[in-house]
Amino acid sequence: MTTDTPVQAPIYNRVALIGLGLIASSMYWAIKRGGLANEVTGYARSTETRETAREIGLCDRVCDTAIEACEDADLVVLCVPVGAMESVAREIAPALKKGATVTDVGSVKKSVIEAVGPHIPDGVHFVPGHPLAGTEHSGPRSGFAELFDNRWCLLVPVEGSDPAEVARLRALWEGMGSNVEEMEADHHDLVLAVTSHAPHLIAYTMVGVADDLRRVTDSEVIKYSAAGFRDFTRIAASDPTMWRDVFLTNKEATLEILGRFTEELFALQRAIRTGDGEHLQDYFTRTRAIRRGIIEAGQDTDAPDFGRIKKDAT
Ligand SMILES: NC(=O)c1ccc[n+]([C@@H]2O[C@H](COP(=O)([O-])OP(=O)(O)OC[C@H]3O[C@@H](n4cnc5c(N)ncnc54)[C@H](O)[C@@H]3O)[C@@H](O)[C@H]2O)c1
Ligand SMILES: O=C(O)C(=O)C[C@]1(C(=O)O)C=C[C@@H](O)C=C1
Repeated sequence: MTTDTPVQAPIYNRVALIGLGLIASSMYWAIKRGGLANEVTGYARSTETRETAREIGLCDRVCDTAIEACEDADLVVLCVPVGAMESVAREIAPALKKGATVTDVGSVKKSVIEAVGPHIPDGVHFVPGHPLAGTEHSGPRSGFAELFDNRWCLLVPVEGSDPAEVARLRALWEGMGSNVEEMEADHHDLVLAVTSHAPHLIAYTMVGVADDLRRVTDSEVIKYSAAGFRDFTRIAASDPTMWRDVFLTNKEATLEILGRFTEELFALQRAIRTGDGEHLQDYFTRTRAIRRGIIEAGQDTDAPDFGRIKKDAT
C-alpha cells in the first residue's frame, strides 16, 4: 500500500483515539488517507497535547475528557504507554456503547490483556493489537500517514473475541497499509522480547557505556560516531516512559532473552581473549546469513543493501 492508495468505504463510523502520540497521530493520518472512518475523535491527558492536536488539525474533534471522546465510538484505540492502559480502560468503561470494539497498540500483550480485560463491559468487544512500526520520536507532531505501510500489525484476539470484529479490525489495519497476522499473547511477548525489547535495552546500554567512558569525550563520541553506534543512539533516544513500561511489563520474556544474550556475549568475550578466530568467524558468518535472509524475504526494503543482496542472491 502506498500514499496513492484509493480511498475506500469507511470501515467504522466513529473511531476514538486515546493518547495522542506517535502511534495515534499516525493512525489518524492513515485513517484519513484511506477514508477508513467517518469521524475520528481524540483525547490526551495533558492540555498542552490537546492544544497542539487542535492546532495541527489532528483528529476531527479533540475532546477534553476520555469519556467524551469515547461516546458513540464504534472503535476505541488505547494509544497510551502500557503502564497507563489499566487506568484509561477503567476511566472509559462507562462510556463504551454496546457492540463497540476496544483495541490497543501496546508493545506488550499479556499484561495489557490482564490490565484492560476486566474493565471491558458485557456486550463490548476486546481485540488487542500491536503495530510493529515506530520511530524514536513521540508526541502528537511526530506521526505520519505512511508509518504502517508494509509493516506487520499483530492482532491478539482474546477468549471470546468475535471473529467478525477481529476481521473488521484487520480490515482497518490493512487499510492503513499493514500486513496483519494473529498471534497468541505469550508468544507475541517472547517474539518481541527477541526482536524489539532486548535490542532496545542493548542500545540503551551501549549509549550509556559511551557516556560513562570519560576517556572519550562527548565531542569525540559525536564527531567520530560510526554508523553502528549512530544506529544505537537513534534507538536509545526512544521515549523513556514507553520503554520503562515495556520492561516492567514484559519482565519474564525479556529476562529470558537477556540471560541468553549474556551467555553468548561471554562466549564471544572468551573467544576474543583466547584468540579463537574460528569461533568469531563462524559466529559472524551465521549472523550475516540472518541479515541476508531478512532482505531476501523483502522484510527490509529500506536497507541500503536491499538491491545488491537481492541481485547477488539470484
Ligand atoms: N513508539 C513506537 O515505536 C511504538 C510502536 C508500536 C507500539 N507502540 C506502543 O504504542 C503506545 C503509544 O506509544 P507512542 O509511541 O505513541 O507514545 P507517545 O509518547 O508518542 O504518546 C503517548 C500518549 O499517551 C498519553 N498518555 C500517557 N499517559 C497517559 C494517561 N495516563 N492517560 C491518558 N493519556 C496518557 C501521552 O500524553 C501521549 O499523548 C505504547 O503503548 C507503545 O508501547 C509504540
Ligand atoms: O523503529 C523504531 O524506532 C522502533 O523501535 C519500532 C519498534 C521496534 O522495535 O521495531 C519499537 C517498538 C514497538 O513496539 C514496535 C516497533
